[in-house]
Amino acid sequence: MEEILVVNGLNKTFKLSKKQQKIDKTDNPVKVAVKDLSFKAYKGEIYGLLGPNGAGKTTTLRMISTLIKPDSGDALVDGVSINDDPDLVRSKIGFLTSELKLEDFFTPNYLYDFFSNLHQVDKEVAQKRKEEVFKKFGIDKFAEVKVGDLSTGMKQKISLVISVVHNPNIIIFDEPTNGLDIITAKTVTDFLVDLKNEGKSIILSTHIFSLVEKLCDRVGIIIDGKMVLEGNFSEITKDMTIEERFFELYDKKGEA
Ligand SMILES: Nc1ncnc2c1ncn2[C@@H]1O[C@H](COP(=O)(O)OP(=O)(O)OP(=O)(O)O)[C@@H](O)[C@H]1O
Repeated sequence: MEEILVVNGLNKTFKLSKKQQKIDKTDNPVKVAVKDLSFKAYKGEIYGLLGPNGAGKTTTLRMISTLIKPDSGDALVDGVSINDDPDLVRSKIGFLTSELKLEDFFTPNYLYDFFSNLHQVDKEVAQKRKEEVFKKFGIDKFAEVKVGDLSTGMKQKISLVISVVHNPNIIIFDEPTNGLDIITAKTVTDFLVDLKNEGKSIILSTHIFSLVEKLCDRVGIIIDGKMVLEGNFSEITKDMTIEERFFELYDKKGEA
């Protein structure tokens, strides 16, 4: 199996403002979000980063995507270090979160072209891809309608196709179905499976057990910024469900 992502001892601590300390009900001026985190994901697989709210999933994915810098540690994305060549890493990955907001004023057509341009995709290639994916997702009928006038489902479809305008080999999804209705959530999971079938590698963060069960080949369980268990889904769930395994680990943390 070929490694597509190798995460090696990532650390990230945030300084908390007085206001944040009050919200978090803590006197501690720093928050360790990710602690010495390592894992590997392989080509053509869906890797699930499973953990509760605040576990450090988003921080981890943002470091891998080069949106924020780690305090220490490194990750190799398709062999390229996030520290040494963040630009090249960015060209290799697509990033999608359910929080991605499209500007209401623009049309799908404009947005697709804008992001293709940003990623320096050849114009003819971009046009051909746009026609294909717009047709596939039924965006073609709304290509010239302002995003603000479209349904939530259609907006999500547009976000999905835009996240992969540059045809990346590795796609990172941060809680992709959070806050979505069941129909739109299915559009997202179908999209994930489609990408996998095309041979793409996917890293997915979630706190939803059924999503991991349905989609993931490998799983990393992350609690309080630390990787507490990692492996093939079938190995991890040999004698219990993923939910049972998670709570077994979570309850142990309480005893520690
Ligand atoms: N910019 C920041 N400044 C201060 N604290 C932060 C910042 N970003 C994240 N944190 C804190 O770091 C911890 C990990 O957050 P993170 O968003 O990575 O967790 P998560 O597993 O993605 O959870 P969620 O699903 O709630 O986003 C949390 O306690 C969070 O409050």
